[in-house]
Amino acid sequence: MRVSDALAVSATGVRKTFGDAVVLDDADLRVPANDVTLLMGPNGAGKTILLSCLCGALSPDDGDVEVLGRSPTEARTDLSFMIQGGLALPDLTGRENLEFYAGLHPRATDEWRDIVDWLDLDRDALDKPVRDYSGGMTRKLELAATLSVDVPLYLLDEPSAELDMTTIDRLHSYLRDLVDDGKTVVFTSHEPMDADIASHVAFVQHGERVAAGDPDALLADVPRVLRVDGRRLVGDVSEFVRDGRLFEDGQERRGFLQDGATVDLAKRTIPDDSNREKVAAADPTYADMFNYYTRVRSWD
Ligand SMILES: Nc1ncnc2c1ncn2[C@@H]1O[C@H](COP(=O)(O)OP(=O)(O)OP(=O)(O)O)[C@@H](O)[C@H]1O
Repeated sequence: MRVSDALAVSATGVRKTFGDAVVLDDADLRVPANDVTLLMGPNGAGKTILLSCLCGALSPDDGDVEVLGRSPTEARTDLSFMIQGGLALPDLTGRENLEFYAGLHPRATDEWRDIVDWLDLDRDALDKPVRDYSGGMTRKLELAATLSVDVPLYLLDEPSAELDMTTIDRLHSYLRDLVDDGKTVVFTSHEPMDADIASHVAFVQHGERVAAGDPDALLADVPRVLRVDGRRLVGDVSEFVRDGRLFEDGQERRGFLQDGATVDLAKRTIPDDSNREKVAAADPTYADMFNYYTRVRSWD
């Protein structure tokens, strides 16, 4: 993927409060132009609010936001924003929704007709009211509305949520094509496989950006993983992993080895031979990377 030195978005010291609740606190974000940037973080970390400040839907209480070299309001017609669950009008059919949105944005195209096919949204479904759609169908409709606008910058809030694996692959290939056409994409996700298409990942925690960079470089800094097969283990390995935490991942639990700890030392604390075999070392995955930067690594 091409990486450019120019910035499509620059946000510095952004603060956003709702009453006493501080949602963004001195948040910084740099989005390289002509690239895919992924924002990851736990529920409630402030990702949607940050995107909303970038697109001008919300005004920060403090800080500077520059989008395509201008204020978000000035750049409004040069970006397309998908807020999850916030676009589709339930009483209109899918087709009526798409025609409605195509009439709103000055740079809308009729490419939604191809995008609904590409995302495999059933043509018959287009003539049904959106209130009868599943979550995944609604997401496909919102993506078709957002991506059929021809702009330099796309801001997408959880585009892959509720999509099946095949559709996520198709979405990835669509986003790659956008970047090949010179566009910039910023999107949020909880889905580790989304890191595959990003050249830049930023982790958000408690309204602050806590780590950012090339996903492979971030992955290289994640400590080695201690993996436990199965959900039950008679014996305690928690003292060998950071914060004493093991994260469930399918049929296994995974934690990050403490400095100086080894899997062999952890095994020795387990009395039963067969249980010892359930403990092993593993290389970190993108799912581990998410847990490490948002739940384990201390930033004080
Ligand atoms: N209009 C609002 N008034 C008050 N608090 C709000 C408002 N909108 C969001 N919040 C709060 O801001 C915090 C951040 O919300 P946000 O939706 O940005 O999180 P998120 O990182 O996108 O989470 P998720 O991954 O669950 O979508 C949450 O604690 C939320 O309750």
